[in-house]
Amino acid sequence: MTTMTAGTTTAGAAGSQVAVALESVTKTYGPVRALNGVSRTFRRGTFTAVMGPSGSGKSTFLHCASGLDRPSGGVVRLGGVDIGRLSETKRTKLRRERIGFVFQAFNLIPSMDVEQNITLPLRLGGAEAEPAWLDEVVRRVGLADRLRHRPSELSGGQQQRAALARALITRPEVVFADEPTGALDPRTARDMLRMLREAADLTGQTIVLVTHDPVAAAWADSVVFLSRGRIVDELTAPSAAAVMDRWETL
Ligand SMILES: Nc1ncnc2c1ncn2[C@@H]1O[C@H](COP(=O)(O)OP(=O)(O)OP(=O)(O)O)[C@@H](O)[C@H]1O
Repeated sequence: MTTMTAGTTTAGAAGSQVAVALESVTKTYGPVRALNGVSRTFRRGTFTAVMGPSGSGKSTFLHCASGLDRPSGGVVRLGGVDIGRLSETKRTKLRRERIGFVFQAFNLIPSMDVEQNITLPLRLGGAEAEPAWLDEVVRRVGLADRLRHRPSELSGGQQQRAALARALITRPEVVFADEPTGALDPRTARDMLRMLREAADLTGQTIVLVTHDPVAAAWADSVVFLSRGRIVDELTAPSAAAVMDRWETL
């Protein structure tokens, strides 16, 4: 169990149902205002999709919400911890222990086999995988017979499954996924989305998925729409058709 000593803890955060909170977050790059006053909370065990046109601020949003980057203004809290107040070292530690990431480019280490890739985040923190949990994660992503393979010996879908297992192995509170299905065929993409859905439903992870795909977004509990660095709308229990309709008018 991680003990947080730095940052500001909101009253009652320990038992809070909120996994991530953004309060009036801005991010500027020189004259460009990539995020312009974004406020949103993400409750534990929910699955949220983030959509918006190219350049609307989705990646910036994900980077700020996950602690990969610091906002220029406003507050981001992860599990009650104000990450803007953490040193770079503490922010890195918090990310490693409490956040999982899945990217479109799977980012596996080519020289390591699947099991070594999956357990890497634990080993970086000086811990070992609990065998029963490793078995459970590997079973969930369907890679039990591929543990000794290198990434180059796997299909794209299998590589993304390994990346998801690596994200889940630390039992993170939040998984941030940036276009994780962008390089997958529709059936493999559906499997990946089902696994993200299961992570929310079975083990209470909070999922934040950045996507351009209305079908992917329809797996989420809600869809947040970004435009020009602001949240401009939200759909609950979205259908792909409803997402598409809203998307076309952004
Ligand atoms: N490191 C950076 N330096 C300067 N400008 C940046 C930087 N990162 C993002 N921006 C700008 O911030 C705005 C939002 O970019 P961001 O990448 O967050 O959008 P996005 O919605 O993820 O786009 P896409 O769908 O094309 O990936 C854009 O105008 C972009 O040019």
